[in-house]
Amino acid sequence: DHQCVLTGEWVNDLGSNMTIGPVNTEGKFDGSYLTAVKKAPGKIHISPLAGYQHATNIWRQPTFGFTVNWNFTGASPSPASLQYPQSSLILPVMFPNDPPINSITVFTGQCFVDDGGKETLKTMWLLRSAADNIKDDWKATMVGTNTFTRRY
Ligand SMILES: O=C(CCCC[C@@H]1SC[C@@H]2NC(=O)N[C@@H]21)Nc1ccc([N+](=O)[O-])cc1
Repeated sequence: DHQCVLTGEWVNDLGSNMTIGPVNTEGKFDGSYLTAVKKAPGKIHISPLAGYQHATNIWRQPTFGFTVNWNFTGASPSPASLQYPQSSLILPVMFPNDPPINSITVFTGQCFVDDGGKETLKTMWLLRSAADNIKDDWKATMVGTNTFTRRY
């Protein structure tokens, strides 16, 4: 019966788009993610993702996990959090007008296939953004859910 392989185009309840490439024999895959929402101002860019799903030949409804490495602006880093001492010379050169975002999201979930063969990815995610100071660590991780369906 129909098995769920994550390869292909997906859209979630927020309108974010995800493209997943081939899944290899060990269940590993790469892909890209274009989020429809973000926390801080700045242009959104497609970001890379990498993950695993359980080998589909034994599971009809495999569990999976993947990490999205955000590579666009968001909350700009405070000078204190930057590697280099605050020097006006360096900052504009390093981050001309697009300060990097220091955050990452891990998604984990399962693919469900209904009687008609329609696939749904039920996921939960943790979004970690950089805190300037360990005392702010407690407020640096957000959690949520997303449901994905195929984007035909
Ligand atoms: O905004 C960001 C990067 C983009 C995160 C998009 C999230 S991932 C879970 C959910 N599902 C989606 O499809 N899209 C959203 N990073 C960020 C977040 C918070 C802060 N912050 O300073 O609190 C800084 C940067």
